Amino acid sequence: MEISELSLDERLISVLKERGVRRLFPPQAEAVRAGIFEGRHVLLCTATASGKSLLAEVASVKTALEGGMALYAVPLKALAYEKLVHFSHYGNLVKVGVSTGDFDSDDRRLYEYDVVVVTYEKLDSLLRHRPGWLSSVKTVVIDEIHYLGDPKRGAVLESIIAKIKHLGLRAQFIGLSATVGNATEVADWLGARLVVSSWRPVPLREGVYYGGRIYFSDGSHRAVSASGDAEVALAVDVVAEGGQALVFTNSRSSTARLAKAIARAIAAYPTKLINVAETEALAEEILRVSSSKIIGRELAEVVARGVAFHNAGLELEVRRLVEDGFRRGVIKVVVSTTTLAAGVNLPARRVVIADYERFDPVVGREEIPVLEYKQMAGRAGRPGLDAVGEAVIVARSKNEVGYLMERYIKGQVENIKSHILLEPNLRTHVLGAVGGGYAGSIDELVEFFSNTLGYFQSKIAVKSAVLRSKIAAAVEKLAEWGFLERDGDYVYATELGRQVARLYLDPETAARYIDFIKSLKEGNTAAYLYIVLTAPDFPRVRRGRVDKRVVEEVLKALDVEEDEEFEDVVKTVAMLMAWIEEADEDVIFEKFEVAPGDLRVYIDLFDWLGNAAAKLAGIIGEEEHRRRLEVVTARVIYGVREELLELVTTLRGVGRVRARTLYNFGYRTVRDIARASIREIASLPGFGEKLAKSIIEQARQLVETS
Ligand SMILES: Nc1ncnc2c1ncn2[C@@H]1O[C@H](COP(=O)(O)OP(=O)(O)OP(=O)(O)O)[C@@H](O)[C@H]1O
Repeated sequence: MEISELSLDERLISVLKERGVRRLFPPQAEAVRAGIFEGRHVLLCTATASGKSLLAEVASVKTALEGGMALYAVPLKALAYEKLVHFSHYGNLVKVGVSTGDFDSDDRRLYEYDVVVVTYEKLDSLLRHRPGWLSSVKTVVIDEIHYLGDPKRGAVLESIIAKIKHLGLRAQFIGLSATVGNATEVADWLGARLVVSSWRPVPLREGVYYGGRIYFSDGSHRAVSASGDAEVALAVDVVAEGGQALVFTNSRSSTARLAKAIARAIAAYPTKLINVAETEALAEEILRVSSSKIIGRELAEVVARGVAFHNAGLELEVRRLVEDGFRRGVIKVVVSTTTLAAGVNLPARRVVIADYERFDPVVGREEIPVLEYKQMAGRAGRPGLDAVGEAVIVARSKNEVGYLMERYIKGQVENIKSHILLEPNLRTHVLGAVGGGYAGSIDELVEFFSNTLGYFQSKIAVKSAVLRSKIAAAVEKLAEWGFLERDGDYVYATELGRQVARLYLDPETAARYIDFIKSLKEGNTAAYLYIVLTAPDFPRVRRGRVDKRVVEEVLKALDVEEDEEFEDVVKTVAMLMAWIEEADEDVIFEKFEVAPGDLRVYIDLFDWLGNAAAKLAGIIGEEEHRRRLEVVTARVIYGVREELLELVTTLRGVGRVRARTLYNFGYRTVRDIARASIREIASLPGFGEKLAKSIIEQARQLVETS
């Protein structure tokens, strides 16, 4: 199907042509026939890089050009910003905004945008606030909708869909999914037309590697000429042929270890495989940007030889440099953890799956699901560069070859299973439904939840009765915590309950926060950190010994049992204490094994949960605790002592390091800076004339308007 045949606005067609899109890919043409441009609900279950996102973008822009609003939901904040970049191709045609944080807001200003990119949680939160502009929404795209099977986030997606159905919005759903076992069931539940296809822009060959050979599923095999460990040989072999490799492994430490081994092999290869001038320039750039010099040096060393590792410990800016370097062909091999398979769009000629098992702290060793294997394998083959993509799993013994072939290459992708009717998900979403005004009685709650996939999948004969009793139990627990009140069959949210729903808190976490705040004898920084960190959302620091001083401080303020959980939380408190006492990122990495990328996760979560705890303190009348929780939260966000808050929160271009320099040189307030000369500030370490000028201008403006 030619682009020009589509009944789309001319301006949209010319943008597509400019982007090099002339004909639709076969699955895209099928989606058009299914009515994706006529406002129909469509579930697209097609291969990686088959053009799902492009189609959903076009449908969103089309809606906008027709005067409606489109919401585009993605699973991660970082992806939301990436999406924004994609939408920038449509230039002046539409106004596109991103909304990912601050759950306690109905974001009225979003009305100004034609397309709003949101995270799942933000979208659910917006639906709880029910801003007036919701009625203008005509298209809702849910990217990576297979997250429906995720134990926690799946329930968020179900709840979003149940709310949209309940509101009776005349909005079209577009679900974009990786291949899943029960796509038909999911499409039936959504009431959507299903487009399933395994078509790929670059054909894929899948195989298992053992003893120097790749055994492909079509019965053919090929010898791998390079030597060394399996992953090293597979990577070097493809680079020597002018291709690139993406190696997936199961732990952060093995990403670095394997990257080093591959870098050594590339350097020792008889012919030159990389452009040293380019790799060294990129290595320098990485070293400059990296806030941990330890990690920066380790990465730069391999990048200089055309190899990189990529994992959640790297900060976003560094990850982007690696991804960009790989796309440009400067980096030949990236070794990544499996957790990044879904988020990173980095195609390579050969994808190597080094481990099909991983370690889970709860269940121990486990095999990765087929879905995850398929997502990694799907990255093989760069459109325009490779004639064929290859996905290779590494077998550790001869016996494994057949097993891996059956289990993964020929295996069925798992079904998506709902988790919304399980505690604590049900409690969270019952409160969300009542607090957001979607249900006011047990009957209405039953009706609301009968729109979920969980209900759709439960056994027909008993389902209503079972659902009712589960809901009643959830309501009872929420009433015990003071978030709901029951009057016969009617259910009301208390003021506190409404706030908990609006703050997007798990009710159990909120109840715990409230208990802690009420029982606080006298607040101190360690105790406030402890309270906020008890939320199960935070990863735990497990490294090192428990800091006695921190324990004393916490126990001075709170009555808590010193069990294993306590120890883990206290270690995490000690890590954040170091951060807000202005310890260097490298010190935090060495002492707690928390890398800059991990630190960012803590900071983002604290921004939400610390502020939420402060608001709860305010609602229950604990003003002093509210104020101090706010201060602690701001300190975590900026990584500073309290005395620097004025500078870091008001001046653009001033982070924790520069603020400390200014302070130590006697510029302690915005007023001090407003009085300074450009020359004085420019001469401080880490400042230049341009920055000094900007800071002084900002400071003067602030003083004038205060
Ligand atoms: N019809 C087309 N003609 C040419 N290029 C296209 C076409 N459709 C999409 N593309 C390009 O192909 C690439 C992959 O498309 P897209 O990201 O939409 O795929 P996807 O199925 O969403 O992939 P993923 O599963 O990784 O999210 C993009 O660079 C996109 O611009």
